[in-house]
Amino acid sequence: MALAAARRLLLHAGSRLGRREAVDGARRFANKRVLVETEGPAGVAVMKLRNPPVNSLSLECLTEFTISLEKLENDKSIRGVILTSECPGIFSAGLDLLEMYGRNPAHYAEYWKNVQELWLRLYTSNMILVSAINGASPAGGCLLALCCDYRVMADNPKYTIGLNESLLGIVAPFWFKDMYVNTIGHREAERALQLGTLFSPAEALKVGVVDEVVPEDQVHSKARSVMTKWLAIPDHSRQLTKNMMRKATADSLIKQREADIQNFTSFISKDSIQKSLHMYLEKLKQKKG
Ligand SMILES: CCCCCCCCCC/C=C/CC(=O)SCCNC(=O)CCNC(=O)[C@H](O)C(C)(C)COP(=O)(O)OP(=O)(O)OC[C@H]1O[C@@H](n2cnc3c(N)ncnc32)[C@H](O)[C@@H]1OP(=O)(O)O
Repeated sequence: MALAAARRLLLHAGSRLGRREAVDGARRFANKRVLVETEGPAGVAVMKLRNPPVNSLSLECLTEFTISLEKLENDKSIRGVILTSECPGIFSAGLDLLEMYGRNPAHYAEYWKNVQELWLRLYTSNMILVSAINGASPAGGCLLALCCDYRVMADNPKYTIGLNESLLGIVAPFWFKDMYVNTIGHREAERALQLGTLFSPAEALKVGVVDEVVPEDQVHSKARSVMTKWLAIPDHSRQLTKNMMRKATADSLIKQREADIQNFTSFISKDSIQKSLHMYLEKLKQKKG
C-alpha cells in the first residue's frame, strides 16, 4: 500500500522522490534506482538502471522502473527508449532473490504483482525499445532485454544472458517461457529452459537471444543507430504491427493475473523451494570467499 501511494505521488504530483532538470536542452528525471535522460528533437530517452551492486529488481527498483516507463509512455514527444545499465559489468541480475526468500505470502504476492506489471508495461509498450546490454543478464535481466524490440549486446565473454531459473531450483513462469519461445523458437527454448543455459554473447547471437553483438565501447552508439532506423518507420503502422505480434502473449497473462500470483506465492513459499533459494544464495556468497 505504501508503495502504491508513493507511486501515485511520483506520477501525478510531479516528483518528490524524483527530480527533473534541464541540461543543454536535454531533460532528465531520476528516481533513486532509475535515471532517464531524454534528447529533445529525436524523441529518444535513455533509461539507465542503477541499483548497485547488481541491478537486482527489488520491489523498490521495479516500482521506480514502472513509474519511469509510465511517465515516458505518457510523454507524447518520446518515441523510443534505450534501456541500459549504470552498474559496471551488469545489465541486471534479475529478480531480487531477497524478495523471494524468507518473506511472508503477502509479500510474495505484492512482489509478483509488481513483476507482472513491469513486464506487461514493457512488453506492450507503444514505444520502440532497444536494449544496450552492457553486462551480465541472467533470468529477470534477460526478461527485460527480451521485452525490447531489438537487443544489442557487448562482446565480452564474461557477460552471459539467458533464463537460468532451473539452475536455482525454480521454474520460469509460463509468460517468461512464452516470450522465450517467441524469440528463439520452441526447440531452442525447450532446451535452454531445462538446462538453465546462460549464453555467451556469441552463443546468444547464434540462437537469437540477442540481435547484434558489438565491441563493448560501441554498445551505446550501435543502440542509437538501431533506434534511428526504427524511428524512420511511421509510429502507427509499427505500433499496430507490434501489438499484432505481442497481444496474444500479453493477453494470456492478463486473463490469469490473479491465478498467476497465487501460483507464484504457493510455489515460492514451499519449504523445498525456499531451501533451493537458500542454497543458491549461499553459493553466491561462497563465490566471493
Ligand atoms: C509451477 C510453476 C509456478 C511458477 C512459479 C514461478 C517461480 C518463480 C519464478 C521466479 C523467476 C525468477 C527470475 C529471476 O530473475 S531469479 C534471479 C536469478 N538471478 C541470478 O541467478 C543471478 C545471480 N547473480 C549472479 O550470477 C551474479 O551475482 C552476477 C549477476 C553475475 C554478478 O556477479 P558479481 O561477481 O559481479 O557479483 P556477486 O558477488 O555475485 O554479487 C554481489 C552481491 O549481489 C547479490 N546478488 C546477486 N544477484 C542477486 C539477485 N538476483 N538478487 C539479490 N541479490 C543478488 C550477491 O548475493 C552479492 O551479495 P553480497 O554482497 O554477498 O551480500
